[in-house]
Amino acid sequence: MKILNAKELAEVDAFTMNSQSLSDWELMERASSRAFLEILKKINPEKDFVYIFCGTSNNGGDGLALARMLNQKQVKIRVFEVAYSSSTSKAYQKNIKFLKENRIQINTVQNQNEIPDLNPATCIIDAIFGVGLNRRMPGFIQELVKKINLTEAFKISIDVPSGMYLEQSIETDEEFVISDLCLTFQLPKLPFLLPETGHYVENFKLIDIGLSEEKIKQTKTPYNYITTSDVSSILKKRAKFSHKGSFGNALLIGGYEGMWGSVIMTTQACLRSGAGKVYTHLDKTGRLVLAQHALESIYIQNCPKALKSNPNWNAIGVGMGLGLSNNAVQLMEEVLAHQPKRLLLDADAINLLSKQKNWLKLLPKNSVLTPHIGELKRLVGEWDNDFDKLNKAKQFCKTYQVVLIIKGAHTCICDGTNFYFNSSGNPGLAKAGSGDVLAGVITALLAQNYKVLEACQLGVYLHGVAADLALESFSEHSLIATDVISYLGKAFQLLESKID
Ligand SMILES: NC(=O)C1=CN([C@@H]2O[C@H](COP(=O)(O)OP(=O)(O)OC[C@H]3O[C@@H](n4cnc5c(N)ncnc54)[C@H](OP(=O)(O)O)[C@@H]3O)[C@@H](O)[C@H]2O)[C@@H](O)CC1
Ligand SMILES: Nc1ncnc2c1ncn2[C@@H]1O[C@H](COP(=O)(O)OP(=O)(O)O)[C@@H](O)[C@H]1O
Ligand SMILES: [K+]
Repeated sequence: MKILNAKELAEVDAFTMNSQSLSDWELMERASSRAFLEILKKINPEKDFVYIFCGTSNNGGDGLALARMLNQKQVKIRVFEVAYSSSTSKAYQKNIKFLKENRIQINTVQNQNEIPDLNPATCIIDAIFGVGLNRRMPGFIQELVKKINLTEAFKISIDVPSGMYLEQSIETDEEFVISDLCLTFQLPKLPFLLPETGHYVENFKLIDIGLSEEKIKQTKTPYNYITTSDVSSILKKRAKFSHKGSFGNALLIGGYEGMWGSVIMTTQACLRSGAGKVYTHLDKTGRLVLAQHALESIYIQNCPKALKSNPNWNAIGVGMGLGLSNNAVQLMEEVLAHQPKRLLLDADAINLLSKQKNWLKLLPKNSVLTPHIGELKRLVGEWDNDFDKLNKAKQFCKTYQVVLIIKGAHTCICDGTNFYFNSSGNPGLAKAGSGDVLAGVITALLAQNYKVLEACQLGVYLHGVAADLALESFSEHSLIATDVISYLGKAFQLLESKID
C-alpha cells in the first residue's frame, strides 16, 4: 500500500472524480458518510454531546457533512466554523448551505476570545485542517487545539489530527490535536508511522473511499506500508519435488558471554521459517543448550573453518548475543573476508561495525542490517527529528549499498531509495529477544533465495503477524520471544492460504 503526500493525494482525488464522474462534493459526501458510520460505533447517539470544529477548506467540509448526518440521527451537536480564511472551497459552501437549510446553528471562532467552553462536550470532532496544512496554524487555532487536548471528551480527528504535517516535523512550540481515534481516508499518512508523531495517533483507522486504484498504482512515492496483500504475493509455494537442498543453508553466528539464548532463538525462528538446513555457531559452553532447544540445527564448533571450507553458505546471520570481545572481532573479520552472498547483521555485529567504521566498506552489497533505534544512532549519528532520521538512513544505505531495517513499532525498511513501514506487530514485542527472532526469520528467507528486499518485507511482516496472532493466547504484557516463534506457523499459514 502506498503512502502519499498532499499533492499526490489531491491528484488521486481529482483523477477519481474525473474517472467516476463525481463532483468534489460527492466525493466528500462519500468520505463523510463512511467516516460517519465509524463515528456511530464510538458514540452514544442518545447521550453524547458532540462538538464539531470545522476549518474553512475541505477537511472542514467533511466536518460540516458529519454535522448534518449526526443531526439527522438526532445527536445533540454544536458546530463551530474555525474561520482561518475567508476563501472557502465549493464543497464546503454547499455543506454550509445544507446546514443552514436544516436550521443548524453555525458558531464562528476567529479569535481567541471566541473559543467556547468545551466542558459540555463528550465527543469532539476535529475537522479543522486535513492533509492541506502547509504552515504553522494561526495562534487562535493553536489555543483552541490546546484547549481541545485538555478536555476529557473523546476526540475524533478526520483524516489527519489538525496541526500535523504530512512531510515535516512539528516544532516543539506548535500544537496538534491528540485524538483518541483518527479516521483517515484510504491510505495511511506518514506521520502516523513515525515515533515522534505516531505516538499521538496510536489509533488510526483507514476509511476506504473508493479512490482510483489505477491512479494510486501509477503514483510514484518512496513511502510504502506493508500489508497482507503486499507480502502474500512474495511468498513462494514449496515445490512438490523440492528437497532440503532447495531451501538453502543458513549459518547463524552469536551466543557468547552467556547470551546463548539469543542465537538459539534465532536458530529456532530460522528453522520455523523454511530454511533447508540451519547451522549454528555459539560459544561451546552453550552447545548442549542448543542441542536441547534446537534438535534440528547443526552445531558448528569451529566457525572460521566452516567459513573457509564452505564457500556456499546461502545466507549468514551474525551478531545475536555475539558480544564485543576480541573473539567477536575476529569472527566478524572472518565473516567479512568470506563475503557471503547474503548477509544479515544484527545486534553486536552492528555495534562492532559502529566501532570499526572502516568495515562498512567491506560489507557485501545488499547486506541487511537490523538496528533498533539505539544501534541506528551509533551507526548514522544523532538526528534532529524523524524526517532527518529517514534522510540519514537513506544516505547510509546509498553510501554502503545496504538495506537497513529500523526496528520498533512500524519497523521501517530502507534500501537507499524507498521506505517500507510495517503494519503488523504490537507492543508485546517490546522485549529482549524479539529482535533475535526477527533475525532468524529473515536469514531463513535469505537462505531460500528470496530477493533481499522481499525477504525483509516478508520477514518483518510475518514476525509482526506472529506476535499479533499470539495475543489469542498471551497478552501484550506476557508475550515473550519464544511465544512469537511458536506462532510463526500460524503466520505462515495465513499467507500460504492466499497463494493461488
Ligand atoms: N475532494 C477532495 O479532495 C476530498 C478531500 N477530503 C478532505 O479534504 C482534505 C483536504 O482538503 P484541503 O486540500 O482543502 O486541505 P485542508 O487541510 O482542509 O485545508 C488546508 C487549506 O488551508 C490553507 N492552509 C494551510 N495551512 C494553513 C495555515 N497554517 N493557516 C491558514 N491556512 C492554511 C491551505 O490553503 P493555502 O492558504 O495554502 O492556499 C488549504 O487550502 C482532506 O484532508 C480530507 O479531509 C475528503 O473529503 C475526500 C475528498
Ligand atoms: N511497540 C512495538 N510495537 C511493535 N513492534 C515492536 C515494538 N517494540 C519493539 N518491537 C519489535 O520487536 C523487536 C525488538 O527488537 P530488538 O529491540 O532488537 O530486541 P532484541 O535484540 O533484544 O531481541 C523488533 O522487531 C521491533 O520491531
Ligand atoms: K482534522
